[in-house]
Amino acid sequence: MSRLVVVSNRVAVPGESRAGGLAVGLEAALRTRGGLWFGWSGKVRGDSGRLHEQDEGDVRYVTMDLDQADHDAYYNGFANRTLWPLLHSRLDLVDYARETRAGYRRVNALFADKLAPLLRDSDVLWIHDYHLIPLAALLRERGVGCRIGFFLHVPMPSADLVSALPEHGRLFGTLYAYDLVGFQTVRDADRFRTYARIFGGATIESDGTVALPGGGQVAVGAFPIGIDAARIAEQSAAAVAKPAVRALRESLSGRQLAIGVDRLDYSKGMPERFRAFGRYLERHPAERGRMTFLQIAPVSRGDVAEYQHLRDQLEGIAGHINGTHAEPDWTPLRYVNRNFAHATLTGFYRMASVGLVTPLRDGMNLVAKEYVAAQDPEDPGALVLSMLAGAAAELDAALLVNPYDLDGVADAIARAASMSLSERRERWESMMRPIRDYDIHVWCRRFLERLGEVST
Ligand SMILES: O=P(O)(O)OC[C@H]1O[C@H](O[C@H]2O[C@H](CO)[C@@H](O)[C@H](O)[C@H]2O)[C@H](O)[C@@H](O)[C@@H]1O
Ligand SMILES: O=c1ccn([C@@H]2O[C@H](COP(=O)(O)OP(=O)(O)O)[C@@H](O)[C@H]2O)c(=O)[nH]1
Repeated sequence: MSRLVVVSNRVAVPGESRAGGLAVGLEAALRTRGGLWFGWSGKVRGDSGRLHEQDEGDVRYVTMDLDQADHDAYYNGFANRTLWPLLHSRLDLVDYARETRAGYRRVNALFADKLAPLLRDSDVLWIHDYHLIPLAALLRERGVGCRIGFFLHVPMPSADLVSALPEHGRLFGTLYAYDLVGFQTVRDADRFRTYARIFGGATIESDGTVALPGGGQVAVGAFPIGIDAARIAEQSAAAVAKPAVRALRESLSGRQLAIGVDRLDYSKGMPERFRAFGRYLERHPAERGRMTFLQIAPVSRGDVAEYQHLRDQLEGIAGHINGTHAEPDWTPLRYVNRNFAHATLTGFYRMASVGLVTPLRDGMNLVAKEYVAAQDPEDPGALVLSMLAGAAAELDAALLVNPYDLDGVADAIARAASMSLSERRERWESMMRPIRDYDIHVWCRRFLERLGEVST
């Protein structure tokens, strides 16, 4: 079997447990298959390009430091202030500067310079996400000849939206350097084909391959990322004994728990969710005092202005909801800006009779799948899920909501809280089918099999 080389900005180096679905997913995939994982060290220090190596089991981690200027331009700048809002359909938040774009290109070139000498022609190279779109083209320029696949973890928006990015073709056109480009959903893959047709002059073959006017071709497919469902079920059953999980249960004094778990990111729709919870308390006064909503929201991309603004905003809304609705012995909304270990989270999920996953736009959203997989099969909770999350394509047995419709979300919370056991079981079984059948290992295998099949 060829060696697998995975490249992503975020690397889950042993001992690091920062929130984020990409790292959680790739960690599970690499643990099984082994290989090399290359990416940013997570450290901003010294000169860019200093490498660190570490082995754990069959995985070799090679990570690279970035200096402050590169980190600001590449990660805080073009990746997270230009591409992230663009790809999440937030044109109002896109901040475009030629300088950060040049920094993004410079860091991608540095990734290519450092990675190319580590590669063999027999390797299979799998590059991840919007931070590294031009990397294959840059590696090809450096003579790398192995198969290269790309997976976009975030949504692929419409061609019209992408075209708002100045010189979008110079960036998105580098996707044609890959042998296979994968997306979270069929609709994302279709939007990429449409983009390639309109702006790349491509034709689309019957199997969905993008055929370029110059004769090249790119295989395109939907590969919805999954979770390690079996492990999460095991962890959640065992987690009841964890002190943090027991403490949470005791603190509820018999009340129902609703849970939200999200990086502190505007794509996750937390202001709307908090307001919808407030609306639930207003529209369903008989329910007051019966449910506590716990929102876990570890700080993410904290150097970026829009994220700082969101934090201020959420503190205001949370204070308002509690100020309006709390009783001396009941705080309706608990808002916690801490990162929790994955295993502890599974215990929290299992305790919650309602899971609230209401992003305004999300590539997949692994929390939705984790919440379902962590439930007690005999007495599962109910999931309220945004129809604008990639996960909704598979989890259509959740209570699907439009996150902008606050009354709709409020009523869905009430419905989830009082759902009969038989309906909860039925919905849970339906949601577990794709979660079990397309788990993280299947995701990895399907992508790599397809990459192995494409003619290069
Ligand atoms: O690395 P960070 O800047 O701390 O951000 C964390 C990750 O956020 C995004 O995750 C996406 O990937 C998930 C798994 O496929 C998916 O479920 C979710 O919908 C996406 O938002 C980002 O795309 C990753 O690159 C980040 O590492
Ligand atoms: O305190 C936390 C909060 C979140 N997560 C994990 O971070 C991931 C978030 O992935 P998701 O796809 O939902 O969204 P992303 O953050 O990647 O946009 C999930 O595996 C969560 O279990 C975690 O380990 N600790």
